[in-house]
Amino acid sequence: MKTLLSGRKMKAADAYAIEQIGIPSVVLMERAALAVALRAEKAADAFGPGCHIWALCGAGNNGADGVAAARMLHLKGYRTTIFMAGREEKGTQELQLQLSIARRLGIPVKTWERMKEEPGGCQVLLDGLFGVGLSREIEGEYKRCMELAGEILTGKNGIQEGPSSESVPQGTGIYGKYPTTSSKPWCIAIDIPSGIHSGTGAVMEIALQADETVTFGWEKMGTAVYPGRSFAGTVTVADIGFPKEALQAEPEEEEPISIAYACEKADLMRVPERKAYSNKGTFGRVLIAAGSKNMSGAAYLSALGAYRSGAGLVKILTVEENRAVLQTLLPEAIIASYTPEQLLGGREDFKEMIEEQMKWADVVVLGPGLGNEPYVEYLVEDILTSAFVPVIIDADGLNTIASHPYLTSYYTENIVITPHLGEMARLTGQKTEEIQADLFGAAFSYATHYGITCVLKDAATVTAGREGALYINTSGTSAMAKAGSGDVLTGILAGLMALGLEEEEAAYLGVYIHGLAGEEVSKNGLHSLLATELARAAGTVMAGTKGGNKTE
Ligand SMILES: NC(=O)C1=CN([C@@H]2O[C@H](COP(=O)(O)OP(=O)(O)OC[C@H]3O[C@@H](n4cnc5c(N)ncnc54)[C@H](O)[C@@H]3O)[C@@H](O)[C@H]2O)[C@@H](O)CC1
Ligand SMILES: [K+]
Repeated sequence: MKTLLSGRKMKAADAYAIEQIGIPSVVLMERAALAVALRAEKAADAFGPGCHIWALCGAGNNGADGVAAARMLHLKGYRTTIFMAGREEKGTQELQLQLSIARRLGIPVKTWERMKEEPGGCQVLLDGLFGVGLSREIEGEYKRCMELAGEILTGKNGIQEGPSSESVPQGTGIYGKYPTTSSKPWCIAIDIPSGIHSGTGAVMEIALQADETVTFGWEKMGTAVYPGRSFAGTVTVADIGFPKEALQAEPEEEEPISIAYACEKADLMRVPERKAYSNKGTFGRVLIAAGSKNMSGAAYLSALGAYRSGAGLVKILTVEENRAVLQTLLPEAIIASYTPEQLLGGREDFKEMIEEQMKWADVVVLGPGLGNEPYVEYLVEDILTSAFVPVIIDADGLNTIASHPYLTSYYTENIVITPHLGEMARLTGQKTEEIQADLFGAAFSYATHYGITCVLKDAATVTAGREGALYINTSGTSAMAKAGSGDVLTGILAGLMALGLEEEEAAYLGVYIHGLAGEEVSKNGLHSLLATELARAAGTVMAGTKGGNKTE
């Protein structure tokens, strides 16, 4: 698992390394600057001769990193200019030290306004305005500086006259990644794109779009969630010598959200093995309470997801009308059915039937395609009150809870909810934009308030465990923004729980597997993904797990 930190936690780790362990601040900075300079060199070499590198620096240590990197590049023979924003005399000690070294070496140091006049513009821009020290919205002079930098980066101010595309050696970009024409400068963000909040990923009024980010020690939470993630480009984590012990350091102000984790391929090993001496009961029984009249697809996709990710036996509990079609679509599933009249007519009998089903199940999915008829409230209530196994609630299950908030009183630690932003907004009464502005905060608050697991779905899904552990998903593609994708996810989570994983682990790992399955299908293009293919591909991803291909 990868560890990601909030900016405040990073500052605490920084201070711990310097003050408690005794690693001098400038030593860390030298390594940080070197990591940036190495990337800048590659970008500059891709542009070829005549490349002009600018370091745009603020008055803090992020700026000091920029100045130090500019010095290293200058010493290697690259044409380099430093542009300063903010008041140098009020800058950090490190900044003043770095600037005095740069000046003694004859590197031009100018104020940011002079960027407008610089002939030929730049081909590589190091963004060292703000790092993890950014703590409020950007305004005034800094904002004007960033507006100008933004224009330069998008080629709008017309000063880029770098080498023509003919004079740039073709194919010299690393893996062909750098632009081979000079119309726009290549922007390398130092630590984090300036203007992005390092904890939430929010844009603090304005932010600079980077092509790549070189970050130090640990990745920042703000570049793992949107919109920060889309400003960061490719993120490289440079080891600059922080000891692991530095993670013990707590931010000065108490901060509940300071660390998050992200799955990597090695985490697929967490999926339990499939034992040779087994039968369909060994791998858990999944009950899927889903579907409504003329709505059978969601139930089918969830059931398919569950089977493809390891469940031994899947039963779909749905309205009578869906029986024939589901039996045809997925003969492997058991179908149990009810009629809304039966539910409304004899509440006690219906409740007994649900209790029986809950006794049968090892894990329950509640919600896909249930619709919003009045009877759905009773179905949700009966399931929540009689299930003593994990229940994954999605879609109409969540909408029903949102319109009947008393249902939250039946939440237990076995509950996993999988809302998208709209469903989360309905559940919490917040606006979607408020949730979008801080996904970590939204998932954390809901999960810890109710003591449940919350999978908050977005392009970068955040999972919060019932005690507040946070996981950010890094797999997946835009191809997955399709109908049915969420239904498959519920099935995958259920399948993993049926294999024996606990709710929290199944949740973050399932989200990761779902994303990898999306990547697998996207190999055929981003537009054409079907949810059924996603479920199938989940099976392929599962085959790569510890037990997925074992035969003994
Ligand atoms: N030895 C160290 O301390 C190291 C620091 N490093 C760098 O230092 C950075 C952090 O440096 P700093 O803590 O000095 O902070 P920054 O350089 O990120 O920000 C500068 C200062 O701007 C001020 N500020 C915050 N929001 C503002 C706003 N909206 N408008 C105007 N001013 C604002 C704050 O007072 C802040 O200290 C890291 O991101 C990293 O790049 C790295 O060199 C690693 C080692
Ligand atoms: K920066």
